[in-house]
Amino acid sequence: MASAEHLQVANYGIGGHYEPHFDFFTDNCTFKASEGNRLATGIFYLSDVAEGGGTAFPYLRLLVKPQRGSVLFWHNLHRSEEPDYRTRHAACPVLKGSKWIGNIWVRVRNQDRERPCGLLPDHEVSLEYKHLV
Ligand SMILES: O=C(O)CCC(=O)C(=O)O
Ligand SMILES: [Fe+2]
Repeated sequence: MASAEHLQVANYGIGGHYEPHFDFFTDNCTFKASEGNRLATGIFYLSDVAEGGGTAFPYLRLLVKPQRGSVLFWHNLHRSEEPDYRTRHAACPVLKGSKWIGNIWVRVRNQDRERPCGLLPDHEVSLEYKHLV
């Protein structure tokens, strides 16, 4: 895929977790203009997890349980390329077993045909979540 970061494989043992965060960069200096910000995230669940280890989206009240062979995909940015603050997420602690994932982050550049930019501002809908952190 043009303009995606390399697949990153991660393993969480018992208690392994990832604190709530956004995948997009909030400072323009942390990414190259030629690549753009992190448009989308794909998490490939490479294992089942006996207990715990879900991916939680607190603002969306959503908990996705790892299921081997499934992929979770979402857009981190609005069509205007403004951050979508509703995408804050975390990896819940693994309580039993082990969790394997593969992550890809798709960058904005070269995705124009997959997800055309918007002509109008569309980010107001997520602004109320920006200051909740
Ligand atoms: O392990 C998960 O469920 C989430 C991982 C994650 O959010 C990340 O690597 O950015
Ligand atoms: Fe993340």
